[in-house]
Amino acid sequence: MVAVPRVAILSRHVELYSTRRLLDAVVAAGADPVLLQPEQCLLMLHDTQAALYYGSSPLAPCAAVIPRVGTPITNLGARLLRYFAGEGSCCLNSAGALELSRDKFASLQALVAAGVAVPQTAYFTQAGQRDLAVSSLGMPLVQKLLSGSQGVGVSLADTPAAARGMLDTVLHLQHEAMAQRFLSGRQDIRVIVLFGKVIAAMRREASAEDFRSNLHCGGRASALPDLPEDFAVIARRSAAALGLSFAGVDIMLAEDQRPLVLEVNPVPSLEGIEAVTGQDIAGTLVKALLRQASSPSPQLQP
Ligand SMILES: Nc1ncnc2c1ncn2[C@@H]1O[C@H](COP(=O)(O)OP(=O)(O)OP(=O)(O)O)[C@@H](O)[C@H]1O
Repeated sequence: MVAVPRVAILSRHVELYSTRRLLDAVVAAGADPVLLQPEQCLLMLHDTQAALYYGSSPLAPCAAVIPRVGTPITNLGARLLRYFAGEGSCCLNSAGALELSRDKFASLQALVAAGVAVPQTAYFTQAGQRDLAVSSLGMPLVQKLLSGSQGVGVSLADTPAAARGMLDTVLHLQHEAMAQRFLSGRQDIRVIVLFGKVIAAMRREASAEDFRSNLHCGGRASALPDLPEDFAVIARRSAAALGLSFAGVDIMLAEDQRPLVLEVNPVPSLEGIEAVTGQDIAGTLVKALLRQASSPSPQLQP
């Protein structure tokens, strides 16, 4: 009898759209879904052995793992992924790739190193560097917290005085600050990359009330069935630069119409993209992951 592969989904809430879709897709693929709420896990190291207890019982081996961990629990998610990788599970995204892509500045550094163009962005830790950042980036200026998602922690300053005040506050609270040149397009393109292939894309447009095009900030999305090839190349290269097998790559146009990568999301929501494209992204993802898990040399990353 062939054993049914167990697929773990790391997610805080079963009722989240993407989590539900993935659980259903695992069942539809003939595998056995296991929902693991990260905060219910206990990791134990002893001599050269590692163990994971879920509730009070040791967890049975899983063939594959799908991380759906939010920004506040990136560290916990990465530690769990390191455990699973050590056990030989095929993880959709690795611990290192998750950590790198959740750091908004380090991830841009990795993109630049891979030859992917990004918006002009400043990172600094002292108020003494603030004025050079503000005068270099011009007005308006976008301030971003180093970690955040769904547009939270991304704000706009219209005047140098507002920018200085905002950056001083961030430096005081976070001991580091990141600021970016404002791109006036009001639209961005989200490209979904899975195992090195573009599988879906959508255009997101900011509402009249906000400069952010995130759907959580009132942005409107539409399908983009004919993604230009240069955008597809950039999206694939961006996912590869961060070591992500599954990624949502956000691209905006510069004033001179060059595509620039804003960020690469390691846990992109399936809700908006499935709604506007009508595609079964969850099913495609689970089938590809199970193929990867059963291949003779599953992709195991540090
Ligand atoms: N430099 C910029 N110029 C103009 N708009 C920007 C800029 N940076 C971000 N935005 C807008 O703000 C939105 C949120 O920014 P960003 O993607 O960096 O934040 P996030 O919180 O990580 O979002 P996500 O949940 O999509 O990962 C973008 O989708 C875009 O609409």
